[in-house]
Amino acid sequence: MAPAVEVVASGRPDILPVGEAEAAKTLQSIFIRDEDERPKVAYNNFSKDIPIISLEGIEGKDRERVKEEVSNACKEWGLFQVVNHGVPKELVQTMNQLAREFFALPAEEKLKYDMRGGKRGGFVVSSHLQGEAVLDWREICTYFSYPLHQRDYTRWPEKPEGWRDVVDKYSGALMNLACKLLEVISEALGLDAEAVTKACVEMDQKVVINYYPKCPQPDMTLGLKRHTDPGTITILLQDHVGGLQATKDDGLNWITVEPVEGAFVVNLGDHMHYLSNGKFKSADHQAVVNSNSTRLSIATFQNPAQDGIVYPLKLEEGEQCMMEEPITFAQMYSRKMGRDIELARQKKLAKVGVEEAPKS
Ligand SMILES: O=C(O)CCC(=O)C(=O)O
Ligand SMILES: [Fe+2]
Repeated sequence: MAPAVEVVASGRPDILPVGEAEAAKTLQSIFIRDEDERPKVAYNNFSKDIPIISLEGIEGKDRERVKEEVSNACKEWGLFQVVNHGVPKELVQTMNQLAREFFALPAEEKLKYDMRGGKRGGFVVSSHLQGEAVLDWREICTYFSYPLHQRDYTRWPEKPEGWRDVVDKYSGALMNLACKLLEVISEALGLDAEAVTKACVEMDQKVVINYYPKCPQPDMTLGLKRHTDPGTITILLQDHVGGLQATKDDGLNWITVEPVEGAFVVNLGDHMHYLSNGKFKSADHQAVVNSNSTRLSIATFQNPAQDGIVYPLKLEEGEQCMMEEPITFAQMYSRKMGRDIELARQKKLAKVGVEEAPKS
């Protein structure tokens, strides 16, 4: 089974869909973040800190170079960009184009694929974690694309025309790219090329298209709140607008990842962090929004099977293990969600406490 969907639709009648809320001049309070969570850096203040790695020659003479660059980026950020990755430009362009057309469809059409109630794939407005007080400023469309035998095409939107076929091709191309990257990442850890893919048992893939409408007060909210991805790696296609931000010092400093034409952003998730015994980081990131343009990003999550074992793949002599015992990915995931829900609950409680406290 694929991992449970980490978001559930709010289903609250008092919350406007983001698309409609966009027209308002001020934000509904449900989108307003606490001050410590709000964006600290502008969506278009681009940084060049994230390495851009060319995959040209990865199967031959350049393998050592790629390995070295990937290794450095994984240690420092858990994040890098790749160019010359072999995914056809036309496929990427069509994917972007049709994704935009999907989000421009009338709400009734998109809601034919409403994901509420735990459905495996489809459309969600203002997704949020169970129990969470504040919503993300985004709409999403999710495809559970691998393993193939679990694909359910009834959850794949039919419109716009040709969309299903393009998502099918895109997910296949990204699966190939992911495997190529996981081989290099394995070697960068001093392991056999297949070690990480083997640890995933049967590779699971989920394609999530994030659509961030223009926002009337972008400084007070987030498109997607700060998080690390749970899985092995995520391959992100972002448009030219900008909004992906990362921190490598636990939120002290943030940078906005520069959109690079034709590139994919690759970020490591928690699974990879554990497999490497903490040598490689899982990227700490968030998405910010803006009042000038809508933004589209397509995140392809490569995850292990639910029963895949999460445990460091190699320990050097005398090296301390970061985990007490091996657990399955399903366990890792539910512990993570449990922690997030508990944090959200505490935050909500603290907020209510402050609001209800008598004024002195
Ligand atoms: O939209 C972005 O740039 C980030 C998306 C992301 O982090 C996610 O979908 O997990
Ligand atoms: Fe993410």
